[in-house]
Amino acid sequence: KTLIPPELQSAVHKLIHLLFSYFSPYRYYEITEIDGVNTNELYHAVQLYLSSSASSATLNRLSLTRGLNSSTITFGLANNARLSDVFNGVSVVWEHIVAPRQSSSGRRFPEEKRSFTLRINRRDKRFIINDYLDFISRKADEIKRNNKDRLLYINSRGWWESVPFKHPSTFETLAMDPAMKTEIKTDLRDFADGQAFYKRTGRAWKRGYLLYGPPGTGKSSMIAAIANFLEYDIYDLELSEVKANSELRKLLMKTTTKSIIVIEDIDCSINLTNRKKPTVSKQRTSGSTDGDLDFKSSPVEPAAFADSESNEGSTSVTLSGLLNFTDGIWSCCGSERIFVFTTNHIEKLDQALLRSGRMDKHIFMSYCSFPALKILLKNYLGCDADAGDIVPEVLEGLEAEIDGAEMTPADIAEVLIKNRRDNSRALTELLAAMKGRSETKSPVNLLCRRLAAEEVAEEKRALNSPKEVDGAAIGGGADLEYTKEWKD
Ligand SMILES: Nc1ncnc2c1ncn2[C@@H]1O[C@H](COP(=O)(O)OP(=O)(O)OP(=O)(O)O)[C@@H](O)[C@H]1O
Ligand SMILES: [Mg+2]
Repeated sequence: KTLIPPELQSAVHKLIHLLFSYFSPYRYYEITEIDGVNTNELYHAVQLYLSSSASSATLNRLSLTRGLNSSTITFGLANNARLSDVFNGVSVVWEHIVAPRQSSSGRRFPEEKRSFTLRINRRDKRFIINDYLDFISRKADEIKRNNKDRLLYINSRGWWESVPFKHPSTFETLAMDPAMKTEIKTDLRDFADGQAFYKRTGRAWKRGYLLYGPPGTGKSSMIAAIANFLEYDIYDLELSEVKANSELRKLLMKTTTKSIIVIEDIDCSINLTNRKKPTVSKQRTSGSTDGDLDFKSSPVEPAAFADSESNEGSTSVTLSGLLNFTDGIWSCCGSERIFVFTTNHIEKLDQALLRSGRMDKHIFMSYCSFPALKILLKNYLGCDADAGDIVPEVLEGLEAEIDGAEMTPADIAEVLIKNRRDNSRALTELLAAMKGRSETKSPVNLLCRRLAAEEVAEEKRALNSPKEVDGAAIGGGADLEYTKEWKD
């Protein structure tokens, strides 16, 4: 029987352990999956990072995971598996430890306690630890982006919900002037590679695009093409779902970097003529200014003002809130973001939205031009006009008619899809359609077409108009005002 009391035993153990760790050439870091009650981002970053090297390593035991809706499989370290890594010439060893969790810790946690242990040579530790962990986080972000299919987020009740984004539109399939296309692509590339530039110039790393033009000219397709080109996620912001400026701000804060934030049909999503809620507007008129408001410029200000007043108590996003959304000091709490607004009626937008520096690039998506038509013919019919796939007379006919016909790429696509089994018929029908359009360009017909287009816009506005509350539509008066202005 041993005569040493248990207290002394444990003290001796501790001492030995201390001495051992003091003289040990290594330093150990433990990264647990759950830190207190929160999940530890670093654990997941390490897991992803190691999974990218683990797949190539000669480990004989790996764990495999596949995310929901994801097409990729991730390799991970199994229990007690070890992996060595080299960073800046320093070797380190990772170990994955899975231990059963004591039952007392509650049901909120996983059954197992998982952690990574990083072993670094004592003398190397201070040279690398921060850089190494930074590197791992960045690498993990990169892997996440490559692994997952990109996402399309939609806001609903103050949250973003995501679905995999699979829109096939690319700059190759987009029918538009090639020079303009190149310009936009260069602009986007410069933006994505521009970290140093934005830092040097003290600008927030974001860019605004305003796409405008008639319906069916490819504005939405362009957004998808941008997302596919830069491999960014898309946040499609439905303004009528947002109840207040503060909610808008929260939504923005929850967006990730490398993303495109889209507001479609900005002219009808919201009553943008009153820039502040009435209470604040009053303050403004009594002398307070915040620099960027040109309240007077708003053409329907008095009515909008009165309207908002009648709806006091109900909240909705104001133009000022929206401008802060894109420009505010917190709009850069995440970087590398592109804001895209679309509209069919640029002339209806408030000057404040258009002033330089706000939307960096205004892109006019117009009726189909001849160069754009050639792209459509190639995509839909497989005919390369420049390689002589099309009879010269037909091609010349198309060239002569296209500008006068004022057809949108969507109009043309429709004719081509309908006849896609028979190229020559498609071309003849297209030519006929163009001629028909040109001939019907008498003033009466033009008026009819304009009215039809306005009807579409009207429908959009109706769809987008703020929700009914207690039987009265928020901003209903403003809508009336809008209609009046529209008819003028
Ligand atoms: N420039 C284009 N290049 C290729 N396809 C186009 C183009 N414009 C329109 N289309 C086709 O027409 C359809 C409608 O286009 P899209 O939704 O992009 O138009 P839009 O400009 O966003 O219209 P709206 O103003 O009504 O939102 C798409 O399915 C697309 O395939
Ligand atoms: Mg659209």
